[in-house]
Amino acid sequence: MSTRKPLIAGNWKMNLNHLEAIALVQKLAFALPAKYFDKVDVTVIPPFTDIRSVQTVIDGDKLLLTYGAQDLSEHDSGAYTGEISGAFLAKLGCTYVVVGHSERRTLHAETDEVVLAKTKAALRHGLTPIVCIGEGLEIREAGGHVDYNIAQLKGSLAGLTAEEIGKTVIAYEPVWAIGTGRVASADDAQEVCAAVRGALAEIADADTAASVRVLYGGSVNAKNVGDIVGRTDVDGALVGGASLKPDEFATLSAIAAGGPLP
Ligand SMILES: O=C[C@H](O)COP(=O)(O)O
Repeated sequence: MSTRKPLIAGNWKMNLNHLEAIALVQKLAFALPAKYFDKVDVTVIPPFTDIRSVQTVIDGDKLLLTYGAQDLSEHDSGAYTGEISGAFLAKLGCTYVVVGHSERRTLHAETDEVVLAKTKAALRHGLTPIVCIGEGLEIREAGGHVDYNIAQLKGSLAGLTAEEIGKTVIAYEPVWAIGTGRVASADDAQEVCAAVRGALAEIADADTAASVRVLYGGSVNAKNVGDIVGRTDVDGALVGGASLKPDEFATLSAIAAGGPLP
């Protein structure tokens, strides 16, 4: 376990309407009492249309959960039909915003340049970008995964100051482990997360590298999270499928907090 406070982020992807979102947050709050939040930060990342409802429950019940968004526009306002500004997300009280998720890189052709522009937009509005990187199976099998991830990291943070990099979270999500049930081993996660930290020291500085949280994502569940977040350079998890099950998400958050089970 690292000295950085772990972060468990539940990316709901395109699941749950706003009524289902309210129910999930209420169940999660019941399953994960306040005492855990000293040792772990837990955030939910719903679809845009759920955020106001999630905010209402969290604020109304004074929950310690935070929430965020799955994407944002690189622009602040204007003629960008269908896009969502970071200013709007900040106004809604979002803490985090995911940028460069592999599903956006693949399905929406987001390049490192786009991811960088979105990271800058998040920072402009006081949001914490969760910057995602990750290799596909062919790259992993060819042994090029570390170089690939570091190139993606450097491209996605190019030109940012050390102070700006210090305000990010990095998520390593091997594409072959996302939604497949094929989780990377704790060694695999540690190898890339450690390399990410080394690269952060190079492009920012040692103090920044030591403070930035580097998450693992890809088929994380209550059974495997302990091993993964127990590694030195893995500071939490970006969780997809298991974040839709409030009891399991509460359990894995409690495990990341160091226990006991709720
Ligand atoms: O953002 C979350 C990741 O894509 C992981 O999804 P998963 O836990 O369903 O594999």
